[in-house]
Amino acid sequence: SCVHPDRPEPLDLHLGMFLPTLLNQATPEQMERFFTPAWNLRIIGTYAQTEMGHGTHLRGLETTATFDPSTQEFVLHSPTISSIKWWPGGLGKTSNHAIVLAQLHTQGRCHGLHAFIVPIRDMDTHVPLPGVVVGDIGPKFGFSEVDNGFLKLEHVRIPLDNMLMKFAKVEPDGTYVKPPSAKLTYGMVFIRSMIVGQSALALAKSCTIAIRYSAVRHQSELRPGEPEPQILNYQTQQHKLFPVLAAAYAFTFVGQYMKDTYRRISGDIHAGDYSQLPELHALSAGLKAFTTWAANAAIEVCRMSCGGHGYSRSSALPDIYVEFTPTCTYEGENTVMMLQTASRYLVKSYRQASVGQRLQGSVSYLSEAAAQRLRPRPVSGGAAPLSTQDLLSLVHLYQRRAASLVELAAKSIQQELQRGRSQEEAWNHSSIDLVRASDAHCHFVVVKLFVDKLEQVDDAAVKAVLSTLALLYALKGLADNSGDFLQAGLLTVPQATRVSARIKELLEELRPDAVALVDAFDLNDRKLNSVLGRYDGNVYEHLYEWARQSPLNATEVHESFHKYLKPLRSRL
Ligand SMILES: CC/C=C\C/C=C\C/C=C\C/C=C\CC/C=C/C(=O)SCCNC(=O)CCNC(=O)[C@H](O)C(C)(C)COP(=O)(O)OP(=O)(O)OC[C@H]1O[C@@H](n2cnc3c(N)ncnc32)[C@H](O)[C@@H]1OP(=O)(O)O
Ligand SMILES: Cc1cc2nc3c(=O)[nH]c(=O)nc-3n(C[C@H](O)[C@H](O)[C@H](O)COP(=O)(O)OP(=O)(O)OC[C@H]3O[C@@H](n4cnc5c(N)ncnc54)[C@H](O)[C@@H]3O)c2cc1C
Repeated sequence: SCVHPDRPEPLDLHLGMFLPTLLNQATPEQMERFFTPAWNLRIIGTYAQTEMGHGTHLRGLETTATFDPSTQEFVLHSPTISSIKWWPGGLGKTSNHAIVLAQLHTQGRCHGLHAFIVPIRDMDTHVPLPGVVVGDIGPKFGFSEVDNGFLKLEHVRIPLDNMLMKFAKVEPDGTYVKPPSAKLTYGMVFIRSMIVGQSALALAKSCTIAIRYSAVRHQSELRPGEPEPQILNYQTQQHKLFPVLAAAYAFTFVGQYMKDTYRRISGDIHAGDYSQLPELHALSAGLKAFTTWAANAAIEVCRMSCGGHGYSRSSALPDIYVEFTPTCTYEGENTVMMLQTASRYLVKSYRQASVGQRLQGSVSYLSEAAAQRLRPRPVSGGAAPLSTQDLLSLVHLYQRRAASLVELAAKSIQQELQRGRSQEEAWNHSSIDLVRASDAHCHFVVVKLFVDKLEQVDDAAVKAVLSTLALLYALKGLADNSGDFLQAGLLTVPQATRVSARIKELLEELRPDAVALVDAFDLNDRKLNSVLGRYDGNVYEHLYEWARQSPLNATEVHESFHKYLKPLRSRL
């Protein structure tokens, strides 16, 4: 199709959120009525949760859905300017339905946020329905292919059966039936889990382009009188790109793990077992934030490592950045997600471990740390010996760093409380530490999953090069966050010096395999859409060809000469 396979599209929300939300929250009757026509694109939907005044604070959303038992309808209304739905993808001009998140009012009481299917345009004429004011929010940083829209509802009536009632219900007399768990209506866990894989893909594309280009670009002089070397031979270029390459592999494995975990736990939830939902929420929120922040920064490293041509859209790197960067904001703003993981999971788990509870899942290390705290500390108290070759010891180092930062955050809250601050103030005055704790927890999870994956690799040569990448990922993270490890007494200054030296050795070791490692992502030229990242490396001819195609070159003398320059000259 003319649409590029990876560009944002107006149907992303229909495919990525409208259909999955129906699958997760519709009754069988609603599936019949809505899913089938939506699957056939007769119904085109979006997910309208965010409002002009609120995106993060869901409990602050103002759109109301008031049940009218006399007509068996809900009345959907936008009571204020700030309650206008704002941002939903595909809302402006594409969708004819929206899943609207609104505060449910029935029998004079508010029962919080629930999901309602609201028709917004006529199915045949596509004209907005009565009471519906809808349109596009205007040009954005990117996503120009997507009509992110606004939606103002003026006492719009929908049938009782348009409330998604798989979990919560409203009876015909207006009685509200609670869901088995209030957390089931939050949603977003699916897409956050998927975004982890999107981070991996963005990294794989960016480092494929930058490393291939660095293999064909010759520049400057390494040894006097010799030909200009490949820029990939410069240590600084390797230091920029090989950690990104390692992260691309790391996040690929984490993305697979996140998808598998989502599938497993959502299966349990569908079977009525909600026990793992907190772990899934914490993991998806934290890893979504961790991987998107890391990938966002790494795409820019790749672009800048390609010099001027990296700034050309022919490289594809500007577009990759522009399309990826909103992942740090949407589906849960990253700082808020990191705080969720810390406050709703890590600190809670720390407190449970501190009273001897055996923890499971990704926080089981907090039980080990709690037991450690009860044992007499070794007199030396110094950092354990550091192996820059042994991956398992590095995993343990990351685990201890995470445990240390979770403890530091929990103790900060305790200290703030002892100073007489309220619970809320104590948490707010510890939120920098809470974000650091989440970041360290996610970093440990990523390193651990990378090393765990190696155990599944049978081919010795592949295992060897992946182990080198895992070492580089772990040691580079240790160097970048050496302050945490030093502060926690897990690293000494001489050891930090050894880490830097080892990183240089690993860059040299990876150099011969770098191009093969990006080729292994198997991203064809159409998917990459990059002149610099072409598989055949024939950059310059295609760069010139690409420029020649520029619309500005349609004529030798652009109309602007006659319209502006010539008249300007005559006035000077
Ligand atoms: C098929 C395609 C697949 C892949 C393609 C990928 C992409 C392409 C497709 C689509 C994507 C394209 C474009 C993106 C479009 C973007 C869409 C959006 O942005 S949708 C809007 C997103 N908005 C948010 O995420 C809002 C963020 N805010 C919140 O989630 C809440 O406000 C917050 C959790 C921060 C606070 O809520 P609050 O009610 O105050 O809860 P509290 O912190 O008190 O916690 C209460 C309780 O609930 C638990 N909990 C919170 N959230 C969840 C959850 N999501 N799931 C489960 N549980 C949750 C929390 O842990 C706590 O539990 P305890 O009481 O502690 O036990
Ligand atoms: C490209 C794009 C597509 C989108 N598509 C959709 C869509 O399809 N459907 C939809 O419903 N929404 C969509 N959104 C909206 C998106 O979900 C929200 O922008 C996002 O949830 C962040 O909320 P906000 O914009 O209100 O930012 P805010 O929450 O106002 O964030 C602003 C700042 O406040 C900080 N902050 C907020 N709360 C806290 C807190 N409790 N503690 C500490 N700091 C805090 C944040 O960290 C951030 O630095 C989209 C947004 C974008 C950019």
